[in-house]
Amino acid sequence: MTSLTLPDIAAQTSPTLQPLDWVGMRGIALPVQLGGRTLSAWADAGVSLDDGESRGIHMSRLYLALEALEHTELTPLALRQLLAHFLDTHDGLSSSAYVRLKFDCMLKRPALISPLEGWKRYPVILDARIENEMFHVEQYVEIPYSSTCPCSAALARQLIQQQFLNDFANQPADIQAVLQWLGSTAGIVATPHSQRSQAAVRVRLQDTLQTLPVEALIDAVESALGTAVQTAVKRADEQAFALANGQNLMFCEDAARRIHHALRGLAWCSGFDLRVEHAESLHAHDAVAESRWQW
Ligand SMILES: Nc1nc2c(ncn2[C@@H]2O[C@H](COP(=O)(O)OP(=O)(O)OP(=O)(O)O)[C@@H](O)[C@H]2O)c(=O)[nH]1
Repeated sequence: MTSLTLPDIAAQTSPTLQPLDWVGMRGIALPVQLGGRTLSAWADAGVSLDDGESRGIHMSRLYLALEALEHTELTPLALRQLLAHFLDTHDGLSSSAYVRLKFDCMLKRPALISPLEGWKRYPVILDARIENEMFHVEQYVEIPYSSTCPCSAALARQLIQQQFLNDFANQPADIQAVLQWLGSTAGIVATPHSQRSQAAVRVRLQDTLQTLPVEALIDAVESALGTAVQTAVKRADEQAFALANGQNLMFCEDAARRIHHALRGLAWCSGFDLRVEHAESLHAHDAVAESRWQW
């Protein structure tokens, strides 16, 4: 067999002297390790092409470097080492390196009262980059929750008061009669509207962090809101959920402020960009609020 030299187009000189900001691959299937579990991730990997004379980068070198994440726990340090490897294998071509990992974090969550539990799925995106020799890592999570409109609750209470006046106008309001009335449909003649809502939170992590605080971020947001959506639910859990909603009436502005204050209290968070969306049942459109800090 004749031995052939394979043409290497990437090594050719580019006909136009034009550096590029990002060159790489999107949507690479990659198993990653987080919290001792293997997760199915999608990776985007790229570098800058600073040398405008070079035709292309070396895609295979980025692809093969990603293999390191298959067997190592996903940490800020592991991401930093991966990006350093991207740059080492593109010496003279690139000064910036990027990786984005998308995966779902599955957490088993207990019921509010009964001894039951079930899984919740939280979409996560990790963005890490080395630019100007500085390493940055950001963690994005989507968190569903329930929100009950405080205005609607006040309007419903007013209607309940009016109904009470109508029903008890001609009789003394003895405690047994009132108790019975409260347990009837007349006692809740109007109900406030509530909706499934979503918080999308992107935090910049301190780059010295030893572990990725995915669960810690989710816990902080859910605890600030007080109305996380549930998994396995018996009637006792549903009643506790109704109480939690009644005690945490929220406009989208309230939800955004609650999360803002919770994130400000996280020592490992050096900046954030958050967005809440209430998929209104009053309207066919959503109510949305955003807040940022050091972003
Ligand atoms: N740069 C670049 N490569 C591409 C693109 N699409 C496909 N490839 C292919 O990606 C493959 C891997 O590129 P390299 O990493 O440079 O491969 P290689 O030259 O065999 O590897 P090295 O010896 O490490 O440079 C090549 O066969 C390219 O043709 C593209 O849009 N840009």
